[in-house]
Amino acid sequence: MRFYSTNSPQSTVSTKQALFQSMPADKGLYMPTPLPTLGVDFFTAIADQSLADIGFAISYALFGDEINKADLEELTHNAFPFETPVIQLESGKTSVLELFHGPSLAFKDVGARYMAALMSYFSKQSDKEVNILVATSGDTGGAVAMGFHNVPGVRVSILYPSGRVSELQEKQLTTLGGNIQAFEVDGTFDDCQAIVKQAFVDAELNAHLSLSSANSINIFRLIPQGFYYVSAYGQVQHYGKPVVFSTPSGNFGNLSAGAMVQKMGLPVAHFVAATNLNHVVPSYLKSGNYLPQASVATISNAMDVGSPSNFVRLAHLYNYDYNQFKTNVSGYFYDDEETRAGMKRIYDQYNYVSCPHTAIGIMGLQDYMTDSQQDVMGISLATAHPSKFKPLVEEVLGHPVEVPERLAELAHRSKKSIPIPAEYEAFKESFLQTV
Ligand SMILES: N[C@@H](CCOP(=O)(O)O)C(=O)O
Repeated sequence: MRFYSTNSPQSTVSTKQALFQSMPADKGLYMPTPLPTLGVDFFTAIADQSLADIGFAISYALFGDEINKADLEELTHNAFPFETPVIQLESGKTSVLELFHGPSLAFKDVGARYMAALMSYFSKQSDKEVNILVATSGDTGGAVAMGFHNVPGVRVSILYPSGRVSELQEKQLTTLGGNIQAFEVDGTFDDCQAIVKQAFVDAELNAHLSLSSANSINIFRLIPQGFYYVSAYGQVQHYGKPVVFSTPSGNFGNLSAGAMVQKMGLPVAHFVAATNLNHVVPSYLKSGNYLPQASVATISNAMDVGSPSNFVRLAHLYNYDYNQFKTNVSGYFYDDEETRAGMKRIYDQYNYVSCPHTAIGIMGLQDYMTDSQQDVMGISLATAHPSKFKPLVEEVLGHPVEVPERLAELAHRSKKSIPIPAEYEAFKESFLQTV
């Protein structure tokens, strides 16, 4: 398997280079080549296996010639000691794919843990420390902190927008210590992401440091996210209906992961891109004009992204063809008032407690079903455990939300962060003092 940059498809790099370099110097994003067509039969045969077995089968098809089979099997199983169950809200019609059963209680655990396992595998062949830089609007930071905590030879720096992540999300990324440090940026997620991207093309930094990303700009964060679409398909294939996924979207990595497995042969009938007031992709789907904006703060903060990194990957997968994009993806977005009303309605209708992002996914799915009038099996991705947004969920539903022990114990820990303005040079100076 080789990887090309979306900005220069003619030159390619190896798996190891794409994993560690994360972002090409030409500021494009890596894509696999050739993206194998594994076919419907391959996916239907593996889809009812465990997440780890699905992950191994796909990984082996992609990298079987580069990583020893037993090592690949071991690292995949170590990465996924949990499952991603589909829960039926309305049998055979509307369901949720719960992606929050990993350590940080968010879907990002899947990508972060697989990446950590792969990096540990390849790092054994080198003695240079890897510096991982991550920008987060809420969930990536916690998952990466937990996935890479105490991984030898790896140091993680997380940049997050001050005051724009939930209290428990902030605790997840600021309290572990050891090889994990947090930069609290006086700005938005887009500022954090821009700083990280600038660091990857800063010749001075890259001359003596080995920098990597654990954001979805790194293709190895996305490849494993495809595994749970396959698992979800396996859990509903007995209904014999076309499958539609609704994906709550911020940086659009999750949707790109789904589109990649669809292209490899997973029979997905359609995707719904569901988001909040940061609606640049739903607006593109309506008008054909892609116009990134400054991000707006909302109660579904993990989706507060005004310039989604992965739009270019989606455009690439759909051959830069607006009609192809629209045939495969419908967009819906909701403001905070609609999101609160949706969380309450979903609870009243299905007795299901959802975080604001998950509620937006379910609302997008319901609206798509009403608009399209198709008889499909709808699966909405439940991206985070509702207790990560405890005060909001309790206020909306009017009753207490139970917090899993592994999250509750974080509440007593003290936050440790390095405050910085939203300027690249300020970050660079501070960061260099820590390496
Ligand atoms: N929604 C994300 C923002 C970063 O997205 P990523 O998929 O590129 O890591 C978050 O929760 O941090």
